[in-house]
Amino acid sequence: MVKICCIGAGYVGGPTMAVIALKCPKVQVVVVDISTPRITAWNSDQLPIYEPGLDDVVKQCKGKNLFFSTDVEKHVAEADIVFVSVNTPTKTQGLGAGKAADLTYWESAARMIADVSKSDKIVVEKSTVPVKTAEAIERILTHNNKGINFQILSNPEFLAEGTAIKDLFNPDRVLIGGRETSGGQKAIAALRDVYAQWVPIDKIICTNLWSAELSKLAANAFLAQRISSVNAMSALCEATGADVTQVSQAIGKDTRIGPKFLNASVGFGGSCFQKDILNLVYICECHGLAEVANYWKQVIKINDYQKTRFVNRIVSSMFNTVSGKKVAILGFAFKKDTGDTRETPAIDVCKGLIGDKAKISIYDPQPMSPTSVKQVACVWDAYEATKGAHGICILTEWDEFKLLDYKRIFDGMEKPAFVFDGRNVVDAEKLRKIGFIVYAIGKPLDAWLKDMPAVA
Ligand SMILES: NC(=O)c1ccc[n+]([C@@H]2O[C@H](COP(=O)([O-])OP(=O)(O)OC[C@H]3O[C@@H](n4cnc5c(N)ncnc54)[C@H](O)[C@@H]3O)[C@@H](O)[C@H]2O)c1
Ligand SMILES: O=c1ccn([C@@H]2O[C@H](COP(=O)(O)OP(=O)(O)O[C@H]3O[C@H](CO)[C@@H](O)[C@H](O)[C@H]3O)[C@@H](O)[C@H]2O)c(=O)[nH]1
Repeated sequence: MVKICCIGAGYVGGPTMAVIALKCPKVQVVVVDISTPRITAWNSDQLPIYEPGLDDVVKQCKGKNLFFSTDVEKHVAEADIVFVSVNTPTKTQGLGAGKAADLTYWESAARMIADVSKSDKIVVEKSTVPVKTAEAIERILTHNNKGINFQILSNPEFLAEGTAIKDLFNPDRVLIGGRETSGGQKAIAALRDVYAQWVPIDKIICTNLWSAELSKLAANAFLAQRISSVNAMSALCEATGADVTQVSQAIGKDTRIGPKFLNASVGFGGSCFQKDILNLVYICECHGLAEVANYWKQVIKINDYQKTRFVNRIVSSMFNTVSGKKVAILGFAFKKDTGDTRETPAIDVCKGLIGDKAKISIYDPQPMSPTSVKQVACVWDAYEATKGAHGICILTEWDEFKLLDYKRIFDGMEKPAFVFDGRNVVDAEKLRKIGFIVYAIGKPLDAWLKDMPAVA
């Protein structure tokens, strides 16, 4: 029986391995992590991450051919294929701080693999890493040459949170990069056989290592660029009376542009886009490609501009101050159907409002950890969050926000009552009829907001 071990039981390692276990009953899959609470949670009925459909997949295979363990070394030593799916955050200190990927976790995993291995292994880069990382990993793996053959593959993950199971069941493509040697090609074939259990073969793309590594950064850069492009348009829409949803629809009908990923928003968030673009920028700079680096940097600048612009809209609409005013935040996760709040735009919006001395009351359908910030309260109900508030900010596009009783909410708020819709989820006209003053990203402006400063 082929044994797969995945180092890192996070948002990628957990769901990806659960799906491999489900689709490949003849493969034994063990997910290992240094975090005992994470592994304990995977082994309980309360999984450590919220992802639609995940519970069901895990239930079907846990204890059969899917296991979660903190015994990292044992399972790595026994595995034929080792996936490394550890976190690769942005470096916060030292060379490349604020841009380069921090490969500390990756390096320590690679050293451990080298130390405990007694048999040949395929080592798979699942984490998102800078292009050329495989070369460094190869050096680490072979530094204490014990005669073991390690083949490194790059197999970046393209799942999005909130739709991870759907994406894993039916991926647009699976990308496998390897060395162009016979050993490298054999390793590619072995991993292709795993995915081929459920992914049509024409969707499994095999490339060289560097193309696979770079394609992951490129894909995220292109996706984020679309959002910054439509968000840049949203500012112009507000200035001109155009409606960004109509503009998105109109341009998305062009098959060369396509309709997806054109939703204007308060800005993109999540653990990947900003980190991966910064990483790309750093790599470009290291190769002396300043113009290319600046081009991609602009995607992040527009994203920051969009968040600041949103906060400025709120403050300027509410008589240029939110000091002492209660502002309700509906949605804190970086997108719907996830409990993940990493790099969520809501953090920057809240910081901006707190900077102007607002009192914040947050409701998100997913449980939130309590906060120690004095001006911030996390509550369990949208009606509680909005009671006595001067304004409401909708920052995550949770479906339930469309169904709230806004008349009831309006009645419980201070007047004038404002709604700032950062996701275009509510029916602005309906809310205006109730009496709200509504600001919606990229939409024709309420009379109240006209002639007020719009820019960051
Ligand atoms: N989150 C996503 O949607 C997503 C999608 C595609 C790719 N990625 C990439 O995948 C990688 C993992 O992301 P994530 O969101 O799953 O991260 P995560 O933080 O949720 O999980 C990483 C896990 O690795 C563990 N870990 C770190 N060092 C370890 C070690 N030496 N031994 C054992 N365990 C160790 C951590 O304890 C943690 O549980 C990142 O490179 C990320 O960029 C993420
Ligand atoms: O039209 C859109 C689409 C998305 N977003 C925002 O963009 C962010 C990222 O969304 P999404 O890409 O759906 O979620 P992620 O889980 O961050 O997934 C991205 O990042 C992953 C990690 O690398 C990749 O694997 C995925 O392919 C890539 O979509 C979120 O804040 C969204 O609200 C918008 O504002 N407008």
